[in-house]
Amino acid sequence: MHGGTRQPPSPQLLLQKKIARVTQKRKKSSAISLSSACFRRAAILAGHRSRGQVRSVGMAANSRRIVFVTGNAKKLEEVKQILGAGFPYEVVAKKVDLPEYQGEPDDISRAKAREAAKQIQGPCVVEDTCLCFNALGGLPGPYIKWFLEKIGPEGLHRMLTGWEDKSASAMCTMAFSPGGPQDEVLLFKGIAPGKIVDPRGSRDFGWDPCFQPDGFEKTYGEMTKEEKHEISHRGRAVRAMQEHFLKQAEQDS
Ligand SMILES: O=c1[nH]c(=O)c2ncn([C@@H]3O[C@H](COP(=O)(O)OP(=O)(O)OP(=O)(O)O)[C@@H](O)[C@H]3O)c2[nH]1
Ligand SMILES: [Mg+2]
Repeated sequence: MHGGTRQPPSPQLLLQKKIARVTQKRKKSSAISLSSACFRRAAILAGHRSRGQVRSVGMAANSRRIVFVTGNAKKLEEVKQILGAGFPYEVVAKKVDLPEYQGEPDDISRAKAREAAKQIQGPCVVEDTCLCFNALGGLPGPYIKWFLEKIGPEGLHRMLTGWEDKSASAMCTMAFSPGGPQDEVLLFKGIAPGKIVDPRGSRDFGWDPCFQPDGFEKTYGEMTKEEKHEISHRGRAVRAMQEHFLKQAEQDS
């Protein structure tokens, strides 16, 4: 705190408090009874109780699981870091090479979640990431994977040669499918505005070195993981999803 003024608690702090509350409640009650159809399925997802089974996952009896379907190890690592140790669900990864759909980001995320649920035969979460250049009407957007693969971060920066507008936004959509082909897919989105710059910093993850978020002099590639997660597209989307699951867990405990 500076100059004696009282700052409101940060969203992260409020979320941590909620996690602590829900975890505490969970300790007191060993069963969850979820009311809505969607969250009966979420119980299956979270409790891993498909087809009447209760499978031990080598954790406390009241631990719950969330299946995250992705072929990208870096995404998984970041999602786990953002959720943190206090999240009352264990995140279990299923590595599936899902189709790269075309179209609007929301439709792509829904289709991806439904396909993942079909493949793993149960509820799951998927994630789709877009990098949208404003000068190019939002492209590459959901097709960033192919652009990155073919031309790398330098090429992405060079794509905007001749355009004065270097602004861009990174967008992450987390999509939860309760499991059934007709079930509504829930979307949780996070957007980080920024600009495309000559690559700087770590080459550890995709286009991180050429994306500089607004309000910072560093690229994602130059930030620590904590700095990135605090403001990143993925940090925002995962925290929105986390809030949702925590609210459900709180209501049902
Ligand atoms: O520098 C980065 N910082 C990030 O925070 C980030 N998040 C995603 N990406 C990359 O952008 C494309 C998205 O495509 P994408 O959503 O289809 O992912 P994917 O196919 O790798 O995995 P998945 O679809 O199996 O989950 C892929 O090339 C990812 O590697 C990132 N690069
Ligand atoms: Mg993909």
